[in-house]
Amino acid sequence: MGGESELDSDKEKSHRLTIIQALMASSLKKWGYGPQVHALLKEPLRTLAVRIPIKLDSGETKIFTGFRVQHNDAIGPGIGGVRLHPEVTEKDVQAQAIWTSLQAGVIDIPYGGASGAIVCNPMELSFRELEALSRGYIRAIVSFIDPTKDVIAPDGVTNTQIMAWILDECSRLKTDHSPGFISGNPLILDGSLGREAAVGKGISIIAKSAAKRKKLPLEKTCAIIQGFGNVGTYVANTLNDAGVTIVGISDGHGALYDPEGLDVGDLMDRRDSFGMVTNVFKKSISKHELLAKDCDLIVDSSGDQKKLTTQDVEAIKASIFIEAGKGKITGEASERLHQRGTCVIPVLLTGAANTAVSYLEGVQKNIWTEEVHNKLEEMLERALTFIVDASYNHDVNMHEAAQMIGIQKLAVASCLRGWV
Ligand SMILES: NC(=O)c1ccc[n+]([C@@H]2O[C@H](COP(=O)([O-])OP(=O)(O)OC[C@H]3O[C@@H](n4cnc5c(N)ncnc54)[C@H](O)[C@@H]3O)[C@@H](O)[C@H]2O)c1
Repeated sequence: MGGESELDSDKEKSHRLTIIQALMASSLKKWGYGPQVHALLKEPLRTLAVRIPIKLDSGETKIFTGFRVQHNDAIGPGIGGVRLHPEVTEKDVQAQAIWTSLQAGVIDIPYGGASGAIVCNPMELSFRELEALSRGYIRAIVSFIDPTKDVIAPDGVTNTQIMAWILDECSRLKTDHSPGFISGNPLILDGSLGREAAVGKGISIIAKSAAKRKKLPLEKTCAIIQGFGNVGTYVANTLNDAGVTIVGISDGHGALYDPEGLDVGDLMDRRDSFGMVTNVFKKSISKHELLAKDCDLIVDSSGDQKKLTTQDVEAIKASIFIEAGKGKITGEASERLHQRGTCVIPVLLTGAANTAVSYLEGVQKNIWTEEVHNKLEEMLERALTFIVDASYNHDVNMHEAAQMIGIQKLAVASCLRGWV
């Protein structure tokens, strides 16, 4: 029994919610806030758990669990995704809602973080069952959401079809057409252009901006892209078009490096049905070997959950490292790279591009085209400036600086409102 509770306590300590709460405590302390502000902000203001009975195709009724969490509305309504996953828990959703608050703070939008989930394996559901579940979820939480309280965005496998069902069910229940609080809609239902590529586009914008700060002309910049999936191929293509030489790429199998530059288009064409390309080449190397190669810029957009090893960190020669996926780099690794003069772009900023596009879709009056990308560029460049300034002024690394910027306005607004 003792062993089990020790395991539980270890699990508790390593849970994302506990980690985010600890990061928040440290950021608030750096801004000079006392423990009461942390006590308020470390937990969401509202957590709703719902049961959703659905008639399966077999005729059986199955009861699913759903959640919607609103972290803090001191600045404005919540905004955040709905995740469909068989193992998602209430704490996971709370952690994500707080994380989205930090993202909203980083890109400076008048929203707080929210998040939702349905505990299910969408792969095991038929199209009709998935529709029934999406509609059932929204019926269960409808009194909890509103354009002035909570904007629902897509996340993971919540594609535009699911968002359209959610929008339709909401319009029926609320008897008005108010797409502003469902984002990620199909274009014809007031959706936004630019959503699919938001993260890749965001990373490309940030990469160019960081190169400019390092006084690296794009035509003389060499980049390595870890992970050659949706995000990685988009970034490789966009940077290549802007004049950057892509000297390395990697996928789940291995990596390729050519100091003269790789042919990105050719590599994309040669990917197999699993999205893999490095297995086609005899001269492929390991992901770790690739990280040690000469280059100016590394984008880590690999789809695995692995963090950089200590050896990777020591071997990196790039002066810019962009974290595109969650948890690619530990706090210690970020600090070490920072001490060595590497500009580390944290995932809190790169992932915020999705939240930014949801916000832009929510406030738009008409369907935008490239305007979304221009606004995104403006928001991300300004956010990067804030983070770089905070890093310099407070003598902290870029991860710590992003967390400080992410929480600052929420703390100020909560104090001004007299909540603490
Ligand atoms: N923050 C956000 O909003 C957001 C949005 C989209 C994607 N992402 C993140 O970006 C990353 C990439 O997303 P995606 O949509 O391109 O995924 P994807 O599945 O399309 O591509 C992942 C790529 O990584 C490769 N890969 C897997 N293991 C690897 C390894 N050990 N080394 C190198 N490459 C490896 C795969 O072969 C594939 O090429 C993920 O970490 C994802 O979480 C974040």
